[in-house]
Amino acid sequence: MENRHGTNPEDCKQYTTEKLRKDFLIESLFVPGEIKMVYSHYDRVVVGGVIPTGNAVKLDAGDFLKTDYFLERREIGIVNIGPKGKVVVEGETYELNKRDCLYIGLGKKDVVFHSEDASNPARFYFVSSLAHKEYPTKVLPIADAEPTRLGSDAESNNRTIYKYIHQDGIQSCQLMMGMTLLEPNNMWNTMPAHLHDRRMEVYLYFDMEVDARVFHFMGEPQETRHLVVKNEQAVLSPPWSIHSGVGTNNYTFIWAMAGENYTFVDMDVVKMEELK
Ligand SMILES: O=C(O)C(=O)C[C@H](O)C(=O)CO
Ligand SMILES: [Zn+2]
Repeated sequence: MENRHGTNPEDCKQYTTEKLRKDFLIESLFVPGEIKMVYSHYDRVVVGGVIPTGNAVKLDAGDFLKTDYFLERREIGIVNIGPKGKVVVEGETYELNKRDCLYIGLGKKDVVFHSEDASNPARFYFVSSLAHKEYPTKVLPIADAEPTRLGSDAESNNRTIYKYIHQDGIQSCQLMMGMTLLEPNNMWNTMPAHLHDRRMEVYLYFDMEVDARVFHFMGEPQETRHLVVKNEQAVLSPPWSIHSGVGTNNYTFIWAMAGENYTFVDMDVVKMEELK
């Protein structure tokens, strides 16, 4: 488990590209046969990736959390971004095709990731936040998720948002999670930009070609910076930061939030004249 502390927005104004990337970009989450995790001190979110090859892989943070098991004080949202796999939760099997989501609530002791075909393994992405009560473990296949279409040709941001874990979907304590797909020839996400100082957010960009890049915009609205992001890299977005991006091609991203409230639409839109 890698440990990432929080950053003061005043200090961030002085950051070099290297320091910005070190604090906010997660470059490598998907390693065959391993479970990789980053512990963020923003709302104590854990961001992870698993590729089970050959042997199944257990959800385990060693002694980092100082709890007896990973979900003792936590809940988790898992999305498979690769070929078919399954997650076994205390003996119960949940099959996940590409883009299906599984929520597991507080207190589940034994969580194990498997690929259906180890030579063409599943790629599980997950985000976990603190929990105070148990909500039921639930799968939401992408086919059953409600699509919301947003954007326009003129703004190059025609996109579909699928919300998995939220107020009117899979219930959780504080975790919200969903996925946004951009149509071909559409490159912009989340512009006009917004803030929600009440919640942190994590973005995982994926389904990108090797040479494709997303320029992810971050920072306070009057002090914007950018991160150049590759396929299957994640960005930690602090509560004080905008989170928006433009790609060299279209792309898909998974967003997840944790923090003060439980309302997807709680966003403070930044006026264009305020962006610098
Ligand atoms: O395409 C979008 O717009 C988004 O996906 C926005 C994110 O979901 C978000 O920032 C929610 O707070
Ligand atoms: Zn947001």
